[in-house]
Amino acid sequence: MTVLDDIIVGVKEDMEARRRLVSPVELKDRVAAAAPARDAWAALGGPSATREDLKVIAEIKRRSPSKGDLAPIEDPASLAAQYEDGGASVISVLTEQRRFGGSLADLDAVRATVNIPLLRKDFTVDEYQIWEARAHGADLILLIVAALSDAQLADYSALSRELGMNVLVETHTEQEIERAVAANARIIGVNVRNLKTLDVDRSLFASLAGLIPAEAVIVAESGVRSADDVSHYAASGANAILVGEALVSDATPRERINEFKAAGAAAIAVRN
Ligand SMILES: O=C(O)c1ccccc1NCC(=O)[C@H](O)[C@H](O)COP(=O)(O)O
Repeated sequence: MTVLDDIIVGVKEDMEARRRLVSPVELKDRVAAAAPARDAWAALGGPSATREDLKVIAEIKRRSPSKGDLAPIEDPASLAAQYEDGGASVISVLTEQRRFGGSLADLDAVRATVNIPLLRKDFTVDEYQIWEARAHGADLILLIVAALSDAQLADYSALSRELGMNVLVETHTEQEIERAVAANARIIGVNVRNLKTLDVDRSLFASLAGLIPAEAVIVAESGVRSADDVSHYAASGANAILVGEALVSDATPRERINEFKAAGAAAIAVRN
C-alpha cells in the first residue's frame, strides 16, 4: 500500500465518523445558510492577461508523513492573520487529522479571522467532504488526480462549481495533467512531492509546467525552502506557489512571504 492509499483509508474512516454526527441533509442546510464563496480564481490572478506577480498560497500545516512534527500551531487564526498581512492570496488549511494534525475547527477559526479565500486542503474522495468544505467557509478545494477516477474528477469539480467554489486540481505526471485538462481544470497544481513515495524533486515542475495550457493558473506545490526555489518555479512558469513547511517553521512568516513574493516578481519580470 502506498502512503497515499494509507492516508485515504484513514480519511474515509474519519469522514464516516463525522457523517454519523452531521447528516448530509444537515450539512446542506448549513451550506444554504453560509455566506457565498470568495473568488479564489481571481485571487490567484484570474485570466492570463491580468496576471502580474507571483501569488502565494500559504499553508497551515502542523505535521506531515514526510517530516513528522513541524509546528504546534496552537492558534491557527493568528498564523493565518500573519499570512494575510504578509500578502498571501489564499490560505491553505490542512484539515486531515491523522497524519497532518488538522481539523475543520482550524478551518472555522481561520475563516472567522481572515478575508482572503481559503483552500480546504484534504484528500477529497467523497462528495460529503465538498459539502463540508463549503459549510465551513472554504472557497477552494483540492482534488488530487492520483486519488480519483475521471468520473470522480468530473463530478466533484461540477459539485464544487455548483457550490460556488473553485478547484485546485493536483497533478504529478504528464498523464495526470492530461486528465486535469480533460476535466476543464482552471487551477492546476504540479506537486513535486510524489505522494506515493514522498520523494521531492523540484526539477519536475519545470519539466511539466509547459504542458499546462496558459489559460490555467499554474501552481507549484511543495519543496519551497528558499527564495531560490521560488525563483526556479516562477522562471519555469508558475503563477502561484503553495508553501507549508517553510512558513510554519519560520518565526517571521510575514517577512518570509514578502521575500518569496519579491523573488517571484523578479523572476516573472525576466520571464516576460
Ligand atoms: O507533506 C507531506 O509529507 C505529504 C505527504 C503525503 C501527502 C501529502 C503531503 N503533503 C501535502 C502537500 O502537498 C504539502 O503540504 C504542500 O504542497 C506544501 O508542501 P511543503 O511546502 O513542502 O510543506
